[in-house]
Amino acid sequence: MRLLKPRDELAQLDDTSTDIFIKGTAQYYAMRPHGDPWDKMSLYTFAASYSVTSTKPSSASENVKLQQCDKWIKKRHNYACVRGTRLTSGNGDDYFYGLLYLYCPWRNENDIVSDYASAQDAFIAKKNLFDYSLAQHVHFTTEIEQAIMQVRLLSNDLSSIADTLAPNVTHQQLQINHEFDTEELYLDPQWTSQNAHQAAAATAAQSTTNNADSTSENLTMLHDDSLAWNNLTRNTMTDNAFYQALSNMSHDQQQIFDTVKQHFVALQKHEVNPANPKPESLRLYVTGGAGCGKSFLIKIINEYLIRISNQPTSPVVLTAPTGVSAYNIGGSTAHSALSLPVDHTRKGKTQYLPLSAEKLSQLRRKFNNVHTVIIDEISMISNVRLEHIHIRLSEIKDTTADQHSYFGNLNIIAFGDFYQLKPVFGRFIFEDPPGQHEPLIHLWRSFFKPLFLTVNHRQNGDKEYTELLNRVRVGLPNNADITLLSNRVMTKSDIQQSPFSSALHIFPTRDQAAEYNKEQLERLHFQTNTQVHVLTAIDEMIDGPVNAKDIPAKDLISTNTSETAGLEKNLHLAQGCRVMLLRNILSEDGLVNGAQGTVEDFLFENSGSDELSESTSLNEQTITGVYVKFDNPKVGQTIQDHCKNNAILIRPITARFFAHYGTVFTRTAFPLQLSYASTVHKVQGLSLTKAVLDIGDKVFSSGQTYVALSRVTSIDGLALLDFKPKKISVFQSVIREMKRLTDSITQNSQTQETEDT
Ligand SMILES: Nc1ncnc2c1ncn2[C@@H]1O[C@H](COP(=O)(O)OP(=O)(O)OP(=O)(O)O)[C@@H](O)[C@H]1O
Repeated sequence: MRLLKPRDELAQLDDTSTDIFIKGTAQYYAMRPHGDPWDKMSLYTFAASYSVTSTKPSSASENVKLQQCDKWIKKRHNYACVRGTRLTSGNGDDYFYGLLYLYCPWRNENDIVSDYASAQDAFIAKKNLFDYSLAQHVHFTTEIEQAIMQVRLLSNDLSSIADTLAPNVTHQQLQINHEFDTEELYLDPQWTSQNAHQAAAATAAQSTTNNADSTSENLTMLHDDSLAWNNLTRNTMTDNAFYQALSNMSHDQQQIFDTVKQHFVALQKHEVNPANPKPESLRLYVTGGAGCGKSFLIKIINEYLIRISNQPTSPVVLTAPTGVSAYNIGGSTAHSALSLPVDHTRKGKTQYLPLSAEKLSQLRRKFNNVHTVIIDEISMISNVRLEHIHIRLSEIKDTTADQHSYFGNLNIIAFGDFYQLKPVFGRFIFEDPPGQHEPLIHLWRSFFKPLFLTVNHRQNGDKEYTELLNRVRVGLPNNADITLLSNRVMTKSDIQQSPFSSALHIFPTRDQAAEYNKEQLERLHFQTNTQVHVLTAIDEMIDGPVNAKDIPAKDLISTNTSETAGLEKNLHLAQGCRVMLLRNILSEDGLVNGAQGTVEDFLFENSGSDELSESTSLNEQTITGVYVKFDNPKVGQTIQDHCKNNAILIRPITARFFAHYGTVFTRTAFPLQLSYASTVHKVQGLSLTKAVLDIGDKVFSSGQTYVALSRVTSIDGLALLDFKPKKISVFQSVIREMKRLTDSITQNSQTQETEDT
């Protein structure tokens, strides 16, 4: 917008004159003198540092005259604040034009883009001309670098990202430099395994895969509904960590990354020029054996999509079937992210429940910027669950009426390995759904394109063990494999005397894990004489048939924590015992479901009417808080005030759950559980340096032995309490599905070849 000159000035102009506008800063900037520093000065610097005056300055040093005009340039005493319309990458080419206009020196506005097809092309070509004397303005450098990064992320030249992120460091140096601050997790196996161990230990005995996942609309944690959205934040990696991760991708990971990237490049081209075709939504299934870097790739893709989106919230929803696997990728469980119903039928036949109006509008707001849903550990997601995900996303994105739209038109990228665990309830995703749920189209078989990862990263230092695991995965171990594994069996007492005594113990069943946790607590008690406290939950019936009130609560409520929102009725804890957090208390501070630590102390306060437990009283006092020192010192840093020796005070929470005879209860309890042991189902997805496994008679499902064995990074980190070779097995349906997927790739490439010729 430009202002016309006043009427009397216009009247004095020649009839043919075009000099009808009042000159503004931009016009004066175009008339600045030539030479140093003016040639390389941007409009932004000019406007911030200089003013234009009609009075000739008295000092000779300030005597800088504009060209073709009787005005002088005067240096300001203080910088001026430059204001203008703020554009984002969502504004397409205007965004790049705005950056060029403000920060890249020009003489004639028509020249800003003239030689290039678009402002973005001009931006790429001119990036070295940007007025870097502006580096003192923090927002400037950040903004330009973000734009450069964005352009490069969308281009095919990943190596050029190195110049942006670390201009003085060569590619090779970056690869070997392990001293970057916060995000070592992609490079340092030691770090990764320790942290994974912390998460793994989160999975103590009492809970099933549902324990921390009980935040559906039906089974809602009353105190914090926002918890499922811990992934909707930005800045998950530092620039250096991101670049390191990109440059560390193996060839197969790179190819899959490129497939995803090409989609967004095509989309961007379409947005800049609608004549370019709009790519179809992504429906990918990324698969490969345990440890081939599926979760690693998820983190990179997630970060990439966040970086190219330029939106205030993440455009990606990261989900997984269990709390720990979700924690492992920094996401939330599929059913908490989408408010899906919990499977009370325990047969994978739950009916789909539409959302309440309030919940729907809440989820619509949260999904506003979301374009991609990533699901890890898809082998544990049932066919019915996939159908519910499709319906829920359609509901959220309001595409239900469109018969040709699936998953709300969002991109769905599934990661997993069908040779690992199957859904706890229900059938594999590739099997036909039960009759009443049968969709018109088979969601899995019709849409999902397989992409294969083949390079093992978890056991990459132990080739022999990697090959053994490859054979166990497909159910074909040889005699040498059986002998090697049999030699890892140790007695319980030998384990207690060895470095394995502190390693996570992994059992097939919850009862076994619970038993081991109990044993360890008793051991601690006898060795250190620490008192074991019983923290009893408060249960309250909030809904149900009138006559249910006469039935004692203990007859209505299951003792299985998977049916009580993961919370135990009687939690046994002692100073010094190992625990895991069961809820996301403060996600951005690392206080998340799965974080592991040690009980440092208890907080005793005067008991009131809401006392947590009569059995915790100590001189009329009750335990109202548990101080936990988390293994990761970064956990809970922002709430230091509540710390005692760096331990974080954990308070009880209240959760709602369904009980027998149609009753609904709330349970107020500490969101903690003992974590010396875990079940195999809870550790799928994790990497551990050391573990003690029971893969004996209690193994009850195909894939369990493989998942357990593939957690450790080498055979040296493996101790077995029991091993039964006959328990190494594979579902025939998985073999058939893998064949179908592999054949589909071959067929596609044959069709492609025919089309090319
Ligand atoms: N390209 C890579 N460079 C370095 N480390 C990697 C790479 N890819 C994966 N890793 C590391 O290898 C280990 C296993 O990777 P990850 O957990 O992603 O495998 P996964 O395929 O998801 O395994 P699972 O099937 O058991 O869930 C992790 O410690 C991860 O950080």
